[in-house]
Amino acid sequence: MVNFKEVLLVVNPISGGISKKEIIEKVRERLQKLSVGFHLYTTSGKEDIQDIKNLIGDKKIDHLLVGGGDGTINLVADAIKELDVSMGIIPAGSANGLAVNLNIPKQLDKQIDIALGGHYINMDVLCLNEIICLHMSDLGINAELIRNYEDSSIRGKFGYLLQSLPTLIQSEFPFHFTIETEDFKREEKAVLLGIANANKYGTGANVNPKGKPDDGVFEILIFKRLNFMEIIKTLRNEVDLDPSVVEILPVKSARIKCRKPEAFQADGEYLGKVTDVQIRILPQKLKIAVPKPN
Ligand SMILES: Nc1ncnc2c1ncn2[C@@H]1O[C@H](COP(=O)(O)OP(=O)(O)OP(=O)(O)O)[C@@H](O)[C@H]1O
Repeated sequence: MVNFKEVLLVVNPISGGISKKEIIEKVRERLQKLSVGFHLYTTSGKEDIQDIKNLIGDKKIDHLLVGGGDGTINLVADAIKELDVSMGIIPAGSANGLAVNLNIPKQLDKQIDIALGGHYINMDVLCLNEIICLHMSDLGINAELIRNYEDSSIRGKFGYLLQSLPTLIQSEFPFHFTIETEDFKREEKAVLLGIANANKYGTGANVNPKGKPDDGVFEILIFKRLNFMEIIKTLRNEVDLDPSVVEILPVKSARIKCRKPEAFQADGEYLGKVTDVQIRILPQKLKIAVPKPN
């Protein structure tokens, strides 16, 4: 038994460079079997948030499914963050960082089981200068890497790797910034300043092992230097990172001011260079389907 009546499937036709036909047909079939209404919205890249909100109202949608990458998921999250509707994800992007964090499996049938399965968490939503972030944002070297990757013609993990060396050579790290929260003000320098709602990057690196996406708190990660052994530890999901390499500060709101403009990314999307990031959290605003707990 499912506890919703009208489902809207939002698909991004260009994400991940793959056809969404199989996703659409399988979801349609499954909902028909469950006697649940099926509605489809294909993103255009323009006015999608407003169009989705209008459809939710017009068709009385009570659950959404997203077939796309992190950018498409964030767009839907933005549309529903103040509404009493839930969502499930069918990862279909070039980057699927949220799916990695929520342990969504690779097989489409299992993804649909989970997206319609009735097990949820109420995720916190981060707003960074009013831009939605669900898993991981940062300033500094990783954002520079993403910018160079977006500009390059070689895609996939190999393209990402290929960009690492020139980015590391050209980057002027560390950079200086201040962090101001309700409890403290600190001046710091870092090679990478992470803002984490979840544990991992889409690559699987577990940089925030103790973070929880539904606890009303996010973490600021100050990477003081690049250390090969610590990077390996994050890839192995080890929980004790060396505090002289990365310091982790759990907070509920923060403002970050950089001395010079720094590269900035949220959930894998490059957002330009910034000097000022205002971060607020919308606690437990997003009801999102996850695998059944063991
Ligand atoms: N019909 C469309 N045509 C062009 N762009 C679109 C269309 N629909 C959505 N978009 C854009 O797709 C982006 C989101 O893509 P998403 O992150 O889900 O997939 P992706 O394959 O991981 O993309 P990327 O490689 O850019 O991260 C948004 O910037 C959105 O504006």
